[in-house]
Amino acid sequence: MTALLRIGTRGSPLALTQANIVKSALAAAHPVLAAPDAIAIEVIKTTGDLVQDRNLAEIGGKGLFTKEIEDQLSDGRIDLAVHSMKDVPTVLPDGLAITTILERDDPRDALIGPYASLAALPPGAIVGTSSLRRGAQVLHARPDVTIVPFRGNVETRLRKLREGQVAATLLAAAGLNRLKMSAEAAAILEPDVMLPAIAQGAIGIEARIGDEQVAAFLAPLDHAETHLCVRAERALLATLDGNCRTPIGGYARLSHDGGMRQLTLDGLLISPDGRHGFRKRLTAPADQPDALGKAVGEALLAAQRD
Ligand SMILES: NCc1[nH]cc(CCC(=O)O)c1CC(=O)O
Repeated sequence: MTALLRIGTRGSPLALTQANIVKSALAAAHPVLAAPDAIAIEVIKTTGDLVQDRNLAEIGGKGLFTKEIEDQLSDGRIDLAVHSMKDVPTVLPDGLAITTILERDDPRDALIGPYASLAALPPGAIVGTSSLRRGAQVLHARPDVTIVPFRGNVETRLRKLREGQVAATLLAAAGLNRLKMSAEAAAILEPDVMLPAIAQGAIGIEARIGDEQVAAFLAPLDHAETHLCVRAERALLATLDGNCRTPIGGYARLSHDGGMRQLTLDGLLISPDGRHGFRKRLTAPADQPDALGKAVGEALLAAQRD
């Protein structure tokens, strides 16, 4: 039979795991999708997958991991796309939207290697990361270390670490958890030392605006609390995008203050050498994620100008 739903995804082990998480959730929510072959997973190569050798800084290369997938979604060759939300640009192609965000896994970064903290790294240690955000925050804590570019999927990076090319590296805890590799983490770094990337740990689903059948299938998968947090973080990113070329971090969480639900958003702008960092934390009612993200972004831009 032909599939009722076609899911588009990148082909990395992490991307495939995430697509299968969405497939299982859909099958659990809708008996019609539980039949074998009701859901097809289509692997799509993106520019980010093809260009493995160059250093793709986190702040550059917008849409590197999403464009080819979005083209197939717009064309109707797939019905939905599963993304790591931290790889999704703030501006989407006309006609497409992030309709659904799953419950967030651990948003923090993990330190990988034999050292259980940044403080425990040997003097002058070589740390591998191609993320300007991670590199800058490592240098902020440990100005003596050397940051070297480090790419490839999770398995490749772990192999390079075992071969001794670097003393340590950093990976998203969520990715390690999904790959059942959390035992590789020597430490999970708290947001006060390593503010996560915008939307780290959240899986998002992109669909065609107006595709009501797909929307109905996806509705039960949305996690409202995660969606609010990611929305605040992405509003922060949208405010800073284009206004600065500096590494960015952002992390929102929900809390209850009496009967009131509050969103607290931490934002970070930091120079790649780690020497000039600005942090801002603001709290707002939970129904104002966009205004909160914009306010934190504007406060960071003002601090950077002064
Ligand atoms: N840039 C690649 C990428 N995109 C999302 C994740 C982790 C999973 C997540 O954030 O949900 C990773 C790997 C990593 O940074 O370690």
